[in-house]
Amino acid sequence: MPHALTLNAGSSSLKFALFELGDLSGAPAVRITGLIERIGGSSHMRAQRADGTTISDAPLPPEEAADHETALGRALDLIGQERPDARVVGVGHRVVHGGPDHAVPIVLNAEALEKLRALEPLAPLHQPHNLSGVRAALAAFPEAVQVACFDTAFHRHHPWVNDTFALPRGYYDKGVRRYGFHGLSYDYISGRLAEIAPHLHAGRVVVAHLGNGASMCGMIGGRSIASSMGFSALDGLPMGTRSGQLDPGVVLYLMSQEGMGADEIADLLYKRSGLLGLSGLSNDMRKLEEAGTDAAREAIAYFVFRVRRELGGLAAALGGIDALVFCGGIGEHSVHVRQKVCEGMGWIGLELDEARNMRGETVVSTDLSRIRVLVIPTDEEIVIARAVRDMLARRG
Ligand SMILES: Nc1ncnc2c1ncn2[C@@H]1O[C@H](COP(=O)(O)OP(=O)(O)O)[C@@H](O)[C@H]1O
Ligand SMILES: CC(=O)OP(=O)(O)O
Ligand SMILES: [Mg+2]
Repeated sequence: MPHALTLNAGSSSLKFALFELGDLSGAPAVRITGLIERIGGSSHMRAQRADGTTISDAPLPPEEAADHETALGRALDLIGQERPDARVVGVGHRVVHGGPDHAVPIVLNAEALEKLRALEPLAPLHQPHNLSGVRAALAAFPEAVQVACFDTAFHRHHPWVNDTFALPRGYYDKGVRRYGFHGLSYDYISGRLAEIAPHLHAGRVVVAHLGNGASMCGMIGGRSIASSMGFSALDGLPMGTRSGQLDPGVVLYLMSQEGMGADEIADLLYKRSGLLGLSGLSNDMRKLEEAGTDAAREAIAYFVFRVRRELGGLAAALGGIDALVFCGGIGEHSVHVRQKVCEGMGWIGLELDEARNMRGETVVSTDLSRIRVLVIPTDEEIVIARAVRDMLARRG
């Protein structure tokens, strides 16, 4: 039976999923989803079947998840045991950075892989791991088609004013642009909105993807107009460990006054800032909500403040707003963050229904709210699986 494997490699995690592809004419059917966390540390593997039953939920011995390659090997063992009949004909990869050229998924070969390697410095928490996943999958499935699905692709058609920085023109030509990320998630949400609320999909929508990485995107008619992330996955909202928007003068200060080099600054901005840096406690929103210390409360308050600012900015960029969608781990699960983001937004026509918010219903705004507020669980994996199916169907 033909199957697609999807891989989404983060800095210390590997998400994987197995989909049955059938005759390539219908929707890929998910069979297994899994996550290996804390690769290189005290690793843990969780995997479940489509019906929600657990296949595995246990620590991994260090030698089985020392790096992404061994972690993938462990995931493949699990898949082989659970689905011995699965023939993997395609592997789909979330690749965070596609640069200026890629607005659609591509088939990976050695040359394409080399070009994507050049983009590693632009997304150091993701791109090197995404590409090591590709190399591991090429070795494990040499016959399968390998498809790269780019986080940047969804934004490639946003208007020039959102694509550029006010630097001398030559930098734009070199690729110093505002790319935008989380495109697989936005693509999924756009498609889901078209199914469940076509009138909203056709209108002006702000999507808040609030996970460990966080960004927001303004869409009209389901297409990206502007987003909070820019040249790298550092810009915009504060994140688990990333600073989000920062005056570039701070970077100059760190270099000239603190004597910090590029690697030290990258480490500070990517790994030691955001919720972790502000709280001094954790990058994890759930832990901060539970901790209730002053510093944890302030970290959450800053996160919420920046989401609200971005919401106002994107609404202005869209010329108004018809719907706000929350997704990502925080957006889907934090009743508190949703409530704080929406508090006192009556002036813009947004009113949250507290009981619906508490229950986490799909629509969490009141019936009288002019702006609909929705919670839609995102699914980057199905977007990748569809891309693999379409690529296979085209190749015949
Ligand atoms: N019930 C919850 N309440 C508050 N925050 C939550 C809850 N569940 C998950 N989160 C937060 O979601 C974030 C992880 O989001 P997720 O989208 O899963 O991350 P990733 O970007 O790694 O895929 C973490 O900060 C986590 O604490
Ligand atoms: C681009 C990005 O921030 O991704 P993630 O949410 O997986 O960290
Ligand atoms: Mg994420």
